[in-house]
Amino acid sequence: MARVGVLLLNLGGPERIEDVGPFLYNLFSDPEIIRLPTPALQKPLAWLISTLRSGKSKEAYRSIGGGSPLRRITEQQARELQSRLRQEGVDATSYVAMRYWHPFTESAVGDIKADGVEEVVVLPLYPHFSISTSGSSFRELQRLRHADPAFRRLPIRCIRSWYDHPGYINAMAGLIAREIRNCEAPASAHIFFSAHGVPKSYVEEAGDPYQKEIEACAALVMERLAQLLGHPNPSTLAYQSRVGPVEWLKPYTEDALRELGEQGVQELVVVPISFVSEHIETLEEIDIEYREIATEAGVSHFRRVPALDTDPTFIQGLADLVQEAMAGPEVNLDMAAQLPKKVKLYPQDKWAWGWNNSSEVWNGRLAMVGFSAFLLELLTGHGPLHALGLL
Ligand SMILES: C=CC1=C(C)c2cc3[nH]c(cc4nc(cc5[nH]c(cc1n2)c(C)c5CCC(=O)O)C(CCC(=O)O)=C4C)c(C)c3C=C
Ligand SMILES: [Fe+2]
Ligand SMILES: [Fe+2]
Repeated sequence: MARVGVLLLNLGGPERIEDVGPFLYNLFSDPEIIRLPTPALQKPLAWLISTLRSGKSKEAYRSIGGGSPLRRITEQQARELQSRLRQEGVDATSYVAMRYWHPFTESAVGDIKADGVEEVVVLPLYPHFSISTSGSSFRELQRLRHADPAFRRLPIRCIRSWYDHPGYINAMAGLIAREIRNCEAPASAHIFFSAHGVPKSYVEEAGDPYQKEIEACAALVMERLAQLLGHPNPSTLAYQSRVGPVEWLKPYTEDALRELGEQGVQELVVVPISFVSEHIETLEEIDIEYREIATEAGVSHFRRVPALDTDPTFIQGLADLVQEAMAGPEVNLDMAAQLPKKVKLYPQDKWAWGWNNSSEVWNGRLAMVGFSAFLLELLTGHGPLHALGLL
């Protein structure tokens, strides 16, 4: 039997307050997260934005105990998945590859090679594909594979996304049902799916399937939930965690919460739909910031469904996904990262940044103006980015 390495992809999070600045720098250095027409500006801009944002981020991480629990939870998920697969007779070892913090993707690949793994199954811990998450991690793995003949020789099967997998849908519906049953008026409790947002241009210009997958997933969860509860519930889907001045997917969670409050909704059950582990966006943003907004808007019972973490139905679902991928055809990284539209993924490859041939020059000039404005704002502490809440 082949020795299988299950490579779990996630974003990573700062474990201590001093990690916040370097973690943000890694994140904003990724062209999949901030798309610039001029590659030379990526690192200086990443430095600037991470420097300017780190105060706000540190405050958020302090409020949840001084660091992100993401590594601890992801490693627990990895252990439980490994033992589930071994119980099912698969000679599996799981590895965690974070994109912006420890344990980095490169070190996970190093471990896979050192352990003599014979085939790899890549499983992103993001149920929905986005250019900014799974896409970015697949790209990172592509780079490592190109640079490393030993890694390139290993057969690889990638799971692109799994937003509609029955194990995942059942686990989500089960957790929501438990919360609904604890409500004062279970049949009228309003289910509020809060998905992590992405800039609108990712979906509309670059062809990111993220929004479609989120919408389909919420519909499947609602269907399963109605079966479990025996009644349908009203529901809303909105997008959280917007960063920066550009337009993101709408409705924004904060606006949707205010609207529901105005409509007189009393009991709200918030479901963090794009996350499978507790982290800053659930523990700080939903539990503290959005709770406050909803309460001010008149919602009297604000409940939040816990993230899946090591929920047994969920772990079994992950094990099924791995087994199904092993039984299926080889899916390489190029196939996994492919977008439905034929677009150049990187803005540096002149992705959708303009309308005519001279746009590249103008984009470069605009970027320089923006960069100078950043510098000025850094020196003075005032400017549009502070006003927009980016910094
Ligand atoms: C489905 C999940 C996620 C998507 C989509 C996503 C896109 C995205 N994120 C940023 C900016 C930031 N993300 C940050 C942290 C963070 N984001 C996710 C998930 C998704 N991001 C996770 C799991 C984490 C780590 C959380 C932790 O516990 O540490 C941060 C840092 C935190 C903060 O300062 O708010 C930033 C910044 C962008 C710009 C983006 C899409 C382009
Ligand atoms: Fe956030
Ligand atoms: Fe994020």
